[in-house]
Amino acid sequence: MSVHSEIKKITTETLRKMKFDKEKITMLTAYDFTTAKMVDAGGVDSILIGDSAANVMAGHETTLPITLDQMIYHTQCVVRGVERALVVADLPFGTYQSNPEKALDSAVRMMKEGGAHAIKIEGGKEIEESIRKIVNAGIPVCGHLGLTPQSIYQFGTYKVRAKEDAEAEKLISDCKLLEELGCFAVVLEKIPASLAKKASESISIPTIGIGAGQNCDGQVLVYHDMVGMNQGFSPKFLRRYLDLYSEITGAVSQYVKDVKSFDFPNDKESY
Ligand SMILES: Nc1nc(=O)c2c([nH]1)NC[C@@H]1CN(c3ccc(C(=O)N[C@@H](CCC(=O)O)C(=O)O)cc3)CN21
Ligand SMILES: CC(C)C(=O)C(=O)O
Ligand SMILES: [Mg+2]
Repeated sequence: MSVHSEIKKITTETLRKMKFDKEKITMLTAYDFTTAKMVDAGGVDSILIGDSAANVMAGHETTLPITLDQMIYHTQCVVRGVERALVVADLPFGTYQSNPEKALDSAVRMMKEGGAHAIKIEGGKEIEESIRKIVNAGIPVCGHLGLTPQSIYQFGTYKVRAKEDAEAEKLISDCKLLEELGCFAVVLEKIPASLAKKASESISIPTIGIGAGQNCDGQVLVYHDMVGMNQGFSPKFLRRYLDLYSEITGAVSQYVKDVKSFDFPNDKESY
């Protein structure tokens, strides 16, 4: 059961209104049914099936290797656990950049087979036609600008983006373009807080920040990072709410001890 006695489903229109009302938007990732249920019950407004599943679920170095079929599978699992939140799914690398027809096919598969409520894609001007095509098909699109991890081999590092004027100006014009194209929101990843503030004030669709400061209209984090399961990952922007890595390894080692010492199972735990 959700914490909300009467469940009102969040839509892209709800998010738009939240920006208007200056109510912050919250988003977390989930890649599976059980996690999605807990994240939804905790009351987030939106759940993202991030292509960070490539890192967190599959152990890859980058987000590039994950396939559309794998993202669809994660999305199907998440959708079954969600009652309230808006479910947004990343289109993975290589499934929308090449041409608008392919982009639409990928987005349609994500909606039809995955059951997502919306899709997210990385980039601005470069993928204008793909965004137009997907939006025109009636599919809600979330943009993603700044540190776009699918371009990591072009960037070379995960450092803050758009510190230089040229990149900052392009980011603002891309934000305006995404709004014009009909995107319902835009994720801003690892950019200066002052630039994210300017971007948020330049457009009427919500900005959702990760490493982009206070003044975005919402915030997003990777669930595994914020519950402290991802021990090696400590960027400055991350706030850890739990230390689940220690909790879980502690529980596992206690279980090992209990079995080895003939403590588990005891009579009450046997038939
Ligand atoms: N688990 C996880 N969490 C994320 O937030 C995340 C992913 N995976 N995968 C996809 C992208 C990649 N993102 C990243 C990846 C690396 C850094 C990072 O290492 N930052 C460090 C070092 C940057 C550097 O100076 O090279 C930092 O201190 O911020 C930040 C965000 C955010 N996304
Ligand atoms: C970090 C968020 C915004 C993302 O794109 C992902 O988890 O893949
Ligand atoms: Mg992503």
